[in-house]
Amino acid sequence: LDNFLLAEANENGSGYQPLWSNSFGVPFVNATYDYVIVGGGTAGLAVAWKLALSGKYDVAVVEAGGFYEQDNGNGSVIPGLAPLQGLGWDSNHPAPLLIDWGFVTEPQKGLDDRSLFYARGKTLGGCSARAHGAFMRGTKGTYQKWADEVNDPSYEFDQLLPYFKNSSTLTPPNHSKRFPNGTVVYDETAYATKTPGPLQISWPNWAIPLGTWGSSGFENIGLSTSKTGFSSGVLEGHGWIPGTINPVDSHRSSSQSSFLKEAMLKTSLKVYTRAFATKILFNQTTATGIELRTEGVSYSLSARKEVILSAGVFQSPHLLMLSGVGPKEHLQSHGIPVVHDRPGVGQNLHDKTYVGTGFRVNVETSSSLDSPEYAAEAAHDFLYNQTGPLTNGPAYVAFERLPTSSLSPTAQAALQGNFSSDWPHIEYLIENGFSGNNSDYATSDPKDGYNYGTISAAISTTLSRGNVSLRSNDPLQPPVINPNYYSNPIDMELAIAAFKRVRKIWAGMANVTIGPEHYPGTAAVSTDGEIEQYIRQNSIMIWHASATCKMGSANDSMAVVDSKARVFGVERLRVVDISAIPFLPPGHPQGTVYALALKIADDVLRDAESP
Ligand SMILES: Cc1cc2nc3c(=O)[nH]c(=O)nc-3n(C[C@H](O)[C@H](O)[C@H](O)COP(=O)(O)OP(=O)(O)OC[C@H]3O[C@@H](n4cnc5c(N)ncnc54)[C@H](O)[C@@H]3O)c2cc1C
Repeated sequence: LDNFLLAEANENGSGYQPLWSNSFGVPFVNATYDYVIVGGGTAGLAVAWKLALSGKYDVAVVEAGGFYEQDNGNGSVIPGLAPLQGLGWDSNHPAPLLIDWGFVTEPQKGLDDRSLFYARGKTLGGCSARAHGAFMRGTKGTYQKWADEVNDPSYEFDQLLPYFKNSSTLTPPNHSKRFPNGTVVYDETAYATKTPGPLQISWPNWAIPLGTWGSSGFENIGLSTSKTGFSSGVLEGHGWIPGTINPVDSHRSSSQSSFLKEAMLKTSLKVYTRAFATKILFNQTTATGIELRTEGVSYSLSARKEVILSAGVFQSPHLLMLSGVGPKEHLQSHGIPVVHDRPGVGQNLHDKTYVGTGFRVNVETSSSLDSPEYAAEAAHDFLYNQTGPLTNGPAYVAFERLPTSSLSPTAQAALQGNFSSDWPHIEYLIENGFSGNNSDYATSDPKDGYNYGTISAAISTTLSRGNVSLRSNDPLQPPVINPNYYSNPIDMELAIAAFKRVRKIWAGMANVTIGPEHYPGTAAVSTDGEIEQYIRQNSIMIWHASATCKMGSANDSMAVVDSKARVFGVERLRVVDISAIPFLPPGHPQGTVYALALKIADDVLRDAESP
């Protein structure tokens, strides 16, 4: 009967009465589709949208979580609440476990043996529903390096541009609702005018007051205003960044509220929620489907054409290894039969952290939300005018390449050998709250009546690499996550330099600060040794881990997928998410993840026509 309902709906196209329930797969029932996508996150839903929109194939997407609107109330919908959403995890402030996997890293030697909570969305939308919403692209050199590494010019910026464009719709800022000095610079030509995609990109209807002082701070270290914004392949200078915000209602635009919503309205896509994929099924080396569980009950979905893994940076490699694709000895040590020995699976984890210094400031920041009057006004502004601090997503940032003369010869050589000449070394972020050694403004703010602000620095050219491995052969056990932060000393050299620059940036913002540096304070932390110790003890997650199933050429033994994201050594299996990118691009990665998803979906469709 379900098949008749689906077939009828497809046949009658837009004429039939929409049946929302028709969009969901029936749990516990084995079924067959052309494509089975594991993970309804950032990439997974964009791939699903494109494949389903073709109208030619049965597509199912399997997501372990549900709808974040239901599972996390307003917390994931209102952009201004994103930095307050269980990111400063500790035993008193647990992660919102209906929408997050609750992962914790192994103790990190480079972080003074701390283990850090690593937020990962477990919800339709995945991390696009957890993200702070900063939207940008890497540099032209970034994509050139990608193209070179995979020996495929289609990864050059100009060739990726159509995918960048077709993923999103840009709405210009509403300057009548922002502060006069909240004016943004952007390059309209970097966005689509003819065939924009479902993801909504815009600027919040509110400019964080601290950000309006950013230009004087960044000019104090010699940076000028970005000429194009941060989506044209250039990451230089300072400016406001746009966010994944729907301009109509100022709600978060996630892959769920954009790609999935449209697919559910227009296509026969089937979504399985609360469906946890436990294994990829193989016939010899050909992927034939997946095994999954809902409420502890196992069932399976078969794929006539392909299984597409979009389970994210930790779980795509995890699922590969659980299913027998990975480093042979590691699999055997956990009693997993080897389907294909692929040493690179789970390796090459590329990430960064960030850390900053903070002041009491004479402008309102998220600290003000502790005042009931201010919070009531913020709620009113949001609900009635779609303005005010709750509309706020990302803010004011700057990118800098350090003068070569300021780096040690070893660092100069290593950076030159590993990164393009337009790759910024550092990204600075003006943060709208207290973010000491805890990235959740709500839990770390001293709540003493003052407003606090932070300026943080993240190193974009990190050389340390970590890995993800199996804890056991039980799919319910989380993977072992070891980012290995600061294992390469050059990362610390840059972090110390960046920390000193942050203090200079604040010095250029003296009009807005109250008293001396509040944390860590110059008396407590001034020598290089003290700065290093502070960085180790206070660096926090920026949540950008990548490259654990890295794309590469066939002769790269550590590569896991080819330039069409097909897993080496097996058939009918791709990995399409941030784990497939060969490295972490500079800036914030979700724009690149969406473009990759649409590009590979095109490959999938082309391959289906001429297998
Ligand atoms: C707190 C936070 C803030 C961030 N801020 C920004 C930002 O401002 N700007 C930016 O560009 N980037 C940001 N990022 C990073 C960015 O969101 C991610 O890099 C990107 O969204 C990753 O996309 P993905 O498709 O690889 O994985 P995900 O979006 O994580 O998707 C993976 C999906 O697979 C599902 N899944 C996993 N395993 C299974 C399984 N076994 N069975 C079924 N389903 C499974 C997960 O539940 C999830 O929905 C942030 C990330 C976080 C966590």
